[in-house]
Amino acid sequence: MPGKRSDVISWDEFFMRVAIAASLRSKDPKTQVGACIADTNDRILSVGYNGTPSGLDDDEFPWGTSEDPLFDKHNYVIHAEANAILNYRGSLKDMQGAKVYVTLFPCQECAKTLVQAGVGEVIYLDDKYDGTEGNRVSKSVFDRCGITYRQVRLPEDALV
Ligand SMILES: O=c1ccn([C@H]2C[C@H](O)[C@@H](COP(=O)(O)O)O2)c(=O)[nH]1
Ligand SMILES: [Zn+2]
Repeated sequence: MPGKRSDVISWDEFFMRVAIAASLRSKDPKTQVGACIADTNDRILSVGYNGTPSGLDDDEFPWGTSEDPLFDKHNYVIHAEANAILNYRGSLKDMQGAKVYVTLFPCQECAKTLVQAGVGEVIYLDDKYDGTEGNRVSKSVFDRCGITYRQVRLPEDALV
């Protein structure tokens, strides 16, 4: 009888690959973000990516930044983490203590939202805004609320 495969990918790698796959759906030309929420039993609850609200035609969308707030993407885009929470069709009770895999460290608004949804841990890939004011606030929110966060590194072939 053949033995089982032992060189399978870890849960961290699996969930982060799912988050990366979600990010590939993003139409943002500069920063594509994916999120995957897994419960304490390592079951995927939801995924999301940064995109426009339903009903807003993303072909007509101003995907850049502008002095005019009406033409700045930041004022319209729903963040990957928020979409992952909003996409979930079950009870928020299931999210208590869940792990959130994100391809980019969460912004301060997402940090607060994730805390309020009850997640227990944030695992991130990239932290390109490390040290900025918003990023420091995000980390302060997690620290003060007892949410742990750690960076995961994937093999080169998992990255796009
Ligand atoms: O927590 C976050 C932070 C950012 N995003 C999205 C929102 C935007 O579409 C991009 C950021 O664009 P920049 O041009 O790099 O400022 O990332 C997110 O989904 N989640
Ligand atoms: Zn955000």
